[in-house]
Amino acid sequence: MARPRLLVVSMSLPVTAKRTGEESWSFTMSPGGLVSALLGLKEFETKWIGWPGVDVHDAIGKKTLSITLAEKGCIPVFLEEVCDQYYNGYCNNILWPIFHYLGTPPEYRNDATITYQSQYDAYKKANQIFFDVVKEHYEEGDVVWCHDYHVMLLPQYLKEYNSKMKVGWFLHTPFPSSEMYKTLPSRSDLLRSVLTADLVGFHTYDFARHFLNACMCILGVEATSEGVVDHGKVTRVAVFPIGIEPERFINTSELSEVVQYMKKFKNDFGGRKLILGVDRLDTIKGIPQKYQAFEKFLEENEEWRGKVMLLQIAVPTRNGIGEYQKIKDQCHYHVGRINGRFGSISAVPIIHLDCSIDFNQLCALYAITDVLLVTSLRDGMNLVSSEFIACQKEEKGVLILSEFAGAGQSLGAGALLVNPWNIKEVSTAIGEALNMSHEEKERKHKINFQYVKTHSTQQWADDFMNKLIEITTNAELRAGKAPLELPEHDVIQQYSKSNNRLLILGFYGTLTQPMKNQERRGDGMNLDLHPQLKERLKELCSDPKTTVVVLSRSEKGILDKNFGEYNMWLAAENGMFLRHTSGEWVTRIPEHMNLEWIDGVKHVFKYFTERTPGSYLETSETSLVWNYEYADAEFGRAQARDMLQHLWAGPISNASVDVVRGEQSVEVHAVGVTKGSAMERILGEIVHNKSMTAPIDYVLCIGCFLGKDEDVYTFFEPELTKKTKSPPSSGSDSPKKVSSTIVDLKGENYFSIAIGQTHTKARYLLDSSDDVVQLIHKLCTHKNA
Ligand SMILES: O=P(O)(O)OC[C@H]1O[C@H](O[C@H]2O[C@H](CO)[C@@H](O)[C@H](O)[C@H]2O)[C@H](O)[C@@H](O)[C@@H]1O
Ligand SMILES: O=c1ccn([C@@H]2O[C@H](COP(=O)(O)OP(=O)(O)O)[C@@H](O)[C@H]2O)c(=O)[nH]1
Repeated sequence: MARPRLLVVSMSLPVTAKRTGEESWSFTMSPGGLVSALLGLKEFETKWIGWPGVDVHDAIGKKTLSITLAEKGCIPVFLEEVCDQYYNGYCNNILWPIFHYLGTPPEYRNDATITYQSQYDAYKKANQIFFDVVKEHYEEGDVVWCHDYHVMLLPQYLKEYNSKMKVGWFLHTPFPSSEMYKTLPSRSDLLRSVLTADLVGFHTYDFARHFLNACMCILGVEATSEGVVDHGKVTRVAVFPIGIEPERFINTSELSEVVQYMKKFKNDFGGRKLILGVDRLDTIKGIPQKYQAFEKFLEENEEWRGKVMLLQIAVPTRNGIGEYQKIKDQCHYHVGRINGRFGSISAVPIIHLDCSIDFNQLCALYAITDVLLVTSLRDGMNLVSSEFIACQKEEKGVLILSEFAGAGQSLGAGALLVNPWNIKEVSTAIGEALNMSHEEKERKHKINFQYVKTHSTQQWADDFMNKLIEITTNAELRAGKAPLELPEHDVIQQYSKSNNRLLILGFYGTLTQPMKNQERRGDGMNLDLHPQLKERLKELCSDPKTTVVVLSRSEKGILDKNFGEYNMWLAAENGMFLRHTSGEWVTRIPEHMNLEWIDGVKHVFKYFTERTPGSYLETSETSLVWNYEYADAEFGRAQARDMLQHLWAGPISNASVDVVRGEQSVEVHAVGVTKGSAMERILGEIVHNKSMTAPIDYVLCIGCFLGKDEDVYTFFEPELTKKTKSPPSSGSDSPKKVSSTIVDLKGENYFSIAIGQTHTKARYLLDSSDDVVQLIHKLCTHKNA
């Protein structure tokens, strides 16, 4: 299959431009891992859209720069006057520190001229400018891949413009815990926009989990293992750990020029062991902590003084931000102090360089390094670690890696993991690395080398793109099957023609009155049958050709109260309990289902119910629901957010449960309790009980279900269902073949209907339970027409 063209959008282009004349430009490679990684995308036809690293105000400059960049496959975005408040302000002085757990820097908290709002306005404007450029260059079928925190509003702008655009968003930094993220004033807007993308990617499971949690807590949407579900729309969230282009590093380190550099550097370093640091001079990289740990090491290991050195390449970055100037001063202070303390006339222990270095020299340094020291306080991934491993050949140096770098999860097995805040621990790790046996070094190197070689940037991009294409293609297929207006005439006609009908009806929202018609009761959900249904439902149930099942998450007592007098089947707690109204309840709870979590969850739910006026608790044997639809909406949402934190930290931390965030509810139930999964058992029971001989030749399934319960619609879907279903017989867990065909459904005698959902697996839609009332009336009236 032909690969679509890829439009990569990131704040920075891979090259930074410098004007050398009115119409001429020179370029250097932009710093940082995002650029290094994306340069490895060789297998896609790619156009890269981003800021060229320079302000250009005149038309001639813009034109000549655009032409020159076009030769490199790049399209410039001119940010002009918004650039400072956008890039230095909102992106790097607000989002960056929050995403890396540093909080917002103090000077911006009180500055009257540069406010949070002015910076957010600049952010919105800049995202709009990015959007304009994408719009201008977009061709149908292109995939737009948005990168990083600089363009979080872009997915929404793109989708609003053209909902068919294939849009992915990947975050290169950590996504922080929701406790940190929720301090951001524009937290909801950014999340909502990101959720309009088709696929959202992170480096690690932790970051993805934090994101899902933030969406649940802040937006009140449902999070599943697939992603985020909001009103039936699913945004896929997945983990794609980035890699490097290993061959580029392996091959470069074999070049004769690089081998010459290696010899030269070794000679320059006078036989001392080399500890290397390569970082942008960023507040998150923990360079001052690195120096303090090295100082401690020298302090405590006199025998190593003069025999080991630390070379730190501190690549300049974000010079327009005060915090970055401060960190530079801090580093210089430590270097001066430590060199003064432990240096000699012939050598100093630390060489700190405020510059970037040539790629060949970098590879030569990686190759001769004894210990790579990465002390990031937080880091999305940290590609330097992988680059070092790829270049190591003879020396088999040791990687000391911060546990707060994303790379810790991928390379931890072959590294010494440290907490960079613990100066003593890092100092001890330095000693361990320097004294490590050759065999141990070799063993560790082998593990990591294998990983780095097999997890390339190309693989990373392929994985992301394949997933995005798969998701968007499936969405297109589904769009062809978007739920339709109900063909009422067919529903009634097929009903009257059929001889063995099965009607599966939800309760809440399906057979109860619509919310808008109800009085706010204050004491909980109005779980009463719609008054206009009472007589007609009786009529429907008394028809021998019709079997009616009410399938609800409500508990037995509520179903008994409302439906005890009808001739029908009741499936309580999502099918965990089943009863024909003429008989007793039978439990369908699987024997080994663990329900030990119930009491702990109930305790937390009660606590919040008492403190949230208008909220109430629905308890049953296999699930608990806390509902706040009658509470103050804002407060209810905030309480739900806190409640989830309590639940995850305590009663459900190790339990096999699903947590479902409804629109105004939180439900906890045992894993796998869905209406669809219960259907097979229910069907088995009905068939057995009725001694059914003729196949079911009509199914009408109507519900106002949570996303996870929509599997009930696909259970009967004729295209998915084999003609002969073999439900288990009553009282037995093992499937038993029944001789006759149980269901005989084709497209025309199967009707699945969702109420009030826009994204659903059901075939048809109805607005509210008032429509259900009308429909049931008509079925009764025309049943023999
Ligand atoms: O463009 P700058 O403002 O100079 O910053 C450079 C890049 O820094 C960040 O890089 C991140 O991406 C790496 C690759 O995924 C990852 O390994 C690293 O941990 C991150 O810090 C930033 O996210 C990029 O947008 C910047 O271009
Ligand atoms: O003088 C240099 C030295 C290193 N790097 C590159 O900068 C990237 C740093 O990426 P990393 O993921 O470690 O951190 P980031 O800077 O993206 O936060 C690596 O690819 C390095 O090779 C660079 O651009 N200039």
